[in-house]
Amino acid sequence: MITVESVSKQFGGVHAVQDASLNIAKGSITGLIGPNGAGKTTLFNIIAGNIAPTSGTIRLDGEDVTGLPPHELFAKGLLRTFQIAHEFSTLTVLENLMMVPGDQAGESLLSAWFSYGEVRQQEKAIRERAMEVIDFLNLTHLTQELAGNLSGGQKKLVELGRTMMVDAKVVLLDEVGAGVNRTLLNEIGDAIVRLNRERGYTFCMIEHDMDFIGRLCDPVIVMAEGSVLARGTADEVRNNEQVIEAYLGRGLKNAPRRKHAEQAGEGA
Ligand SMILES: Nc1ncnc2c1ncn2[C@@H]1O[C@H](COP(=O)(O)OP(=O)(O)OP(=O)(O)O)[C@@H](O)[C@H]1O
Repeated sequence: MITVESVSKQFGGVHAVQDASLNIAKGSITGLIGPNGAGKTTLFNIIAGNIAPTSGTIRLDGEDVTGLPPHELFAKGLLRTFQIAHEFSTLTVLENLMMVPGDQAGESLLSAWFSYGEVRQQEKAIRERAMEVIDFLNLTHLTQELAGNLSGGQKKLVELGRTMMVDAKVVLLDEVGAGVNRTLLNEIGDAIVRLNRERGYTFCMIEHDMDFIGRLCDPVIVMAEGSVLARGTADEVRNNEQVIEAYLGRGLKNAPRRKHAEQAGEGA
């Protein structure tokens, strides 16, 4: 589905990504892990069209999409969840979802003038879709809540919901586990698995929480120092000597960021 071929990215003298090649298979929930500074975010930014690689190619279903801007990738069904923008925090959950589709007839003054009925019809369809998404994510009780009042984990669910407002094929998830308590993290995990199984979504997620990774992801790809170090099941990479070494000999179990996520979860 997504193929990363020999991608490199340099920032001045820093080789953030070095000759990385990997494959995100259709229908998979692929985990991307690695120690801090391994190049995961940079690679995500390249795949999502936020930055261009210094060299290498990104393919989506065989098509070369290297350097395409995010909105063009969005139109092709490749989405990345981002934190809800500040200005959206004063909108309700329902409104946040309804804002997503970009081709609403109501956006064009002319079409609004000439086909009021069509606009009404389209808004009704979008509202129904948003309500269906809210129901899918078990957020019905928060439909009219302002996004700014949601907890971190609830916001992540709404972000996931926003990808469901368009026909996403592949969704890149950036540390959904960070700062989210266990209960909500399980709910987010359930939603991801259901989207994968029931709606055919492919996911690629950067994550530091190994329990979350172990529960959801197969395969898991490990990056270190800008390159792909290993690929396998969560158990395989957890027991891979090179991977353990890359985490400074402390092993994945004790990877520093996982500890932070757990502490944040316990405190929430
Ligand atoms: N815009 C930038 N300018 C200069 N150096 C950068 C830039 N972005 C990233 N880097 C460097 O590239 C390397 C890889 O960073 P990146 O954020 O991709 O790693 P990461 O695996 O996502 O780390 P983390 O898990 O800590 O988020 C780091 O050494 C980082 O300092």
